[in-house]
Amino acid sequence: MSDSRDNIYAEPVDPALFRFDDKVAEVFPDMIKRSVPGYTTIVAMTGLLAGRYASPGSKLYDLGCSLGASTLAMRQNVHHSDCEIIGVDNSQAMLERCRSVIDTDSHDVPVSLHCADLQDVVIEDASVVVLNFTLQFIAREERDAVIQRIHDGLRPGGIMVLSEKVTFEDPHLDELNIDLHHNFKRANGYSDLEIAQKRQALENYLRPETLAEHKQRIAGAGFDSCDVWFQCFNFASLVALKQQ
Ligand SMILES: C[S@@+](CC[C@H](N)C(=O)[O-])C[C@H]1O[C@@H](n2cnc3c(N)ncnc32)[C@H](O)[C@@H]1O
Ligand SMILES: O=C(O)C(=O)C[C@]1(C(=O)O)C=C[C@@H](O)C=C1
Repeated sequence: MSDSRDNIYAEPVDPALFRFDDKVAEVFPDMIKRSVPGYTTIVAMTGLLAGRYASPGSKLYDLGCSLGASTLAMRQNVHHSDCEIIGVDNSQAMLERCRSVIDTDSHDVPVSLHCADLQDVVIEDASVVVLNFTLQFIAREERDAVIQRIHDGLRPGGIMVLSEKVTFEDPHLDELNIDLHHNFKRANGYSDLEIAQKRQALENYLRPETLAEHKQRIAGAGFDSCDVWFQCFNFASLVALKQQ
């Protein structure tokens, strides 16, 4: 996997909209590790959750798979070789690199990669569906339908893992967590200019919601149980269960 350093916003740039293009794909492992507190833990625990919930002969989906970090974590932890892991991403730049990452991994479980909008992908006979930092980029009015299709495509006993940047109803807590996130980025070597320019570029693309909004949508889709299993500042991961 590429370990190029993310310098995309180091110099003044046009406040262009953030895109998962070639430039971002090139530096993505460094960018996401230095930008998302808890990312490494979330990916590793996604693998453990997948290992626990994968049922024989089922499908596991990684929606918005980028370079395949969560796909690989699942593959390393699933021990039914008749399962299939399906990675989906609508960025050609990401998916091409993801393919070469998966090709160099020698675990057994078959992986198929699809360059597609996750909203067009049929979800069926699934035991695990992962959305790690992806739903936040889908238009809000389309999120209910995405979560509903995931619920309906899961086998009873299956799980969804949903990791997101979140916002807080309480304005003081919102400000505090945004500030702490920026401190985290600064501690990881990003300058104030990089932080400000990236924030502006993400403004109308990454639209976070509160944990209450996520939980309400998940319950509304019919999931029986749901809660946060990890949170650091304004980044959280939820697990949702569909009962047997
Ligand atoms: C922050 S990255 C996800 C990181 C990845 N899940 C991981 O754990 O390393 C978000 C990804 O979602 C993809 N994406 C955004 N909207 C999408 C959509 N509608 N359909 C499929 N992929 C999408 C982007 O191309 C990008 O690669
Ligand atoms: O919120 C930010 O500042 C981020 O950089 C977060 C985030 C994300 O959550 O996906 C945004 C874009 C990149 O994919 C990496 C990280």
